[in-house]
Amino acid sequence: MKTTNSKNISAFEAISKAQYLSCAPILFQTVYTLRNHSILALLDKSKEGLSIEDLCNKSDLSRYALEVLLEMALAGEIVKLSSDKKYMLTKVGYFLENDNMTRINFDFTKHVCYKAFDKLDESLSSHKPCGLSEFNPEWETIYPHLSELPENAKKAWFDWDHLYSQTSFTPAIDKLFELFNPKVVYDVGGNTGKFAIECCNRLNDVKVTILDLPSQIKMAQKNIDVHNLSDRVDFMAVDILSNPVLKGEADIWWMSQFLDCFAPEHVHNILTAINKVIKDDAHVCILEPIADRQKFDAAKFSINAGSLYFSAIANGHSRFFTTDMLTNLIEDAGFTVEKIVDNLGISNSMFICKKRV
Ligand SMILES: C[S@@+](CC[C@H](N)C(=O)[O-])C[C@H]1O[C@@H](n2cnc3c(N)ncnc32)[C@H](O)[C@@H]1O
Repeated sequence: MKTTNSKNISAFEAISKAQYLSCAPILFQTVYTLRNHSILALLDKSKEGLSIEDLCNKSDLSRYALEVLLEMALAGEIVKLSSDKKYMLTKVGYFLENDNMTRINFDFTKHVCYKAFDKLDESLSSHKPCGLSEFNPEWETIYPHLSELPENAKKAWFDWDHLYSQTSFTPAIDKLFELFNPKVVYDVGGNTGKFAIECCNRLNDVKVTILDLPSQIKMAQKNIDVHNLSDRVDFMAVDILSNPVLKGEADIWWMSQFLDCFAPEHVHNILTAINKVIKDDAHVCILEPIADRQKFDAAKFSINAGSLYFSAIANGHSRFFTTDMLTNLIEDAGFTVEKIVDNLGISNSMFICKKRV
């Protein structure tokens, strides 16, 4: 029987992998602790490697702590040991310390997800983001409270969000210019205004309206002021789920990593509401990381993990889409997908959609 994930490995490799996974959270915390105490950084800087004595002298950790951490990191192939007993980073250790994307994913897992994922099962059974109670038991979804997250979780959340969307903004905006040369853009779920700023910087005569929850609009307004773009960027503080009255002047309705925040019935309502007011010649452009459109297995793995963040923490019912899911939702709301542009930034695809007339 062929399956979608049919790498033919031996039983020995399989049990080793299963065993590795059973201790993976402990290895994760080991790496975090080594990184947090600058041990990975010290090893990264040292050409010859460092002995346990060297590390005792240079770090704030006890010999006992260093021994247990480094022995685990050795078994986990994060560090290696030379014949003269000096520790060095492996290639995996090097990327854990130096690769920006890895660090952002790592910190998102550590500061936003780690404790909360203990409530994954409960979240999926109750259709509620039970893990969010790690931050505040009163919160129903994460979105209105992004600005209230503890500092390390807030930084990790925004770094994660921005890394994936922002790397796509420049090529996506260039594509929008090439295809449509828009004059009016609505950025639905515009967050802190990063897309609006990039859009105004790249397209001379475009005007952008950011639609988002009131708490986000406050942050966006500050950012837009700092960039002296108040004459080109407008704001609409709105809960999109409350059937707001939408204007229909946009040439482009831009939604980046926005629809993945909602359950399918809400996505349907949002797109249907837009369909009622959109101009016939305007386009809806939806930017999303789609697991089945990725070039690399590691990207697919991260996106599927990201889906479970929505389950346990964000809202309890949304996810990253597959191509079929998103296409069906778009078509059911009265649009046609004209084109899908892949490989924008790190992992995004842009679905360019037009109202079916
Ligand atoms: C994952 S972020 C994406 C932000 C940005 N578009 C990007 O690509 O980086 C989702 C955004 O949707 C906004 N949002 C979530 N629920 C919303 C709602 N009910 N009404 C309006 N905006 C909402 C959040 O405040 C947040 O700014």
